[in-house]
Amino acid sequence: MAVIEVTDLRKAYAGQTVLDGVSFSVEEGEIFGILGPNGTGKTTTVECVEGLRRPDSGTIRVLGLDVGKDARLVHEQIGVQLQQTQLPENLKVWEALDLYASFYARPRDWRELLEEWGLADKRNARFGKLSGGQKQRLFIALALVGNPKVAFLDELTTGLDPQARRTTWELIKRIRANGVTVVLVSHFMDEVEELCDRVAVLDRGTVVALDTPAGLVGGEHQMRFTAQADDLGDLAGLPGVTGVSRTGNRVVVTGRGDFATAVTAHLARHHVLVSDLRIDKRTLEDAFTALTGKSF
Ligand SMILES: Nc1ncnc2c1ncn2[C@@H]1O[C@H](COP(=O)(O)OP(=O)(O)OP(=O)(O)O)[C@@H](O)[C@H]1O
Repeated sequence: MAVIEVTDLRKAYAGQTVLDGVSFSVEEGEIFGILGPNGTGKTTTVECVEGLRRPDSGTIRVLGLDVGKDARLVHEQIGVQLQQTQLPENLKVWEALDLYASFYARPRDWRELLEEWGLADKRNARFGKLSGGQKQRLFIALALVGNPKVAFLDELTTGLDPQARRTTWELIKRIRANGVTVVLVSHFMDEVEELCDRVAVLDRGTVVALDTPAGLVGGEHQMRFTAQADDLGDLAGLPGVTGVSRTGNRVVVTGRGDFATAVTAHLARHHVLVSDLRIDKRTLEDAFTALTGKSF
């Protein structure tokens, strides 16, 4: 079942188009990623879905409700991660949770959340005194205090060290394991690859690709080597090979599946000596660059 259905979302700021027909749907229980270069409309998209901004046109349904018409009912059932700057430095951890719990009709017991997210001993600490990782855990706890069916996490691990990022990834997996659908806006390829079931790649206000991380990467890889022979035989005709190019002695063969084994066996049969052999696997970053013309 789709918990979010976005159809042909359009929005302009002062005549400048930011969203130019964005459509996607998110299935129940998924971790759904939204990936894209800076300023491409990720936050605008997510905030329209959350009902915090109004699109110029298009429809958004969350849990079967029209966000434009039933914003209140939608807010009751979603959890939105706050940005750093939205909490006063001197607010205590328990006060923040108590305050946010009061916004919801059926909140979770925030004392449980403190335990679950490893903040029990920070209960009386002021927000400004928490470490980066502790702040992130508090943001997650605040996003979950309303007992939501869908949680929106925007750039959750920006600014964290590698260890804290990995810990946060485990926490995000735990949110999903508890039955909450997660929409994750991220800049990090490794994060998206590790966590997301499907990813929408946004570029200049449209979805340029929507697939699993493995599907986006595609099955195509490159084999590079130096060949000391003019005639390499029919490499292009081998199973799995999709392209062959040669510059002097340097040869690049592109292919899918186990094409490298076929190429190596073929070269051995033709007594071609090769050196400097390398096989490059395409990464999500390569796929992203190919789709958007931009690198991270
Ligand atoms: N309230 C606003 N008024 C005018 N322009 C805005 C407003 N909010 C966003 N923009 C512009 O719309 C474009 C998309 O912004 P948005 O924050 O949605 O992108 P993003 O993909 O989330 O970017 P980033 O990755 O940098 O956070 C940007 O050019 C931004 O400057």
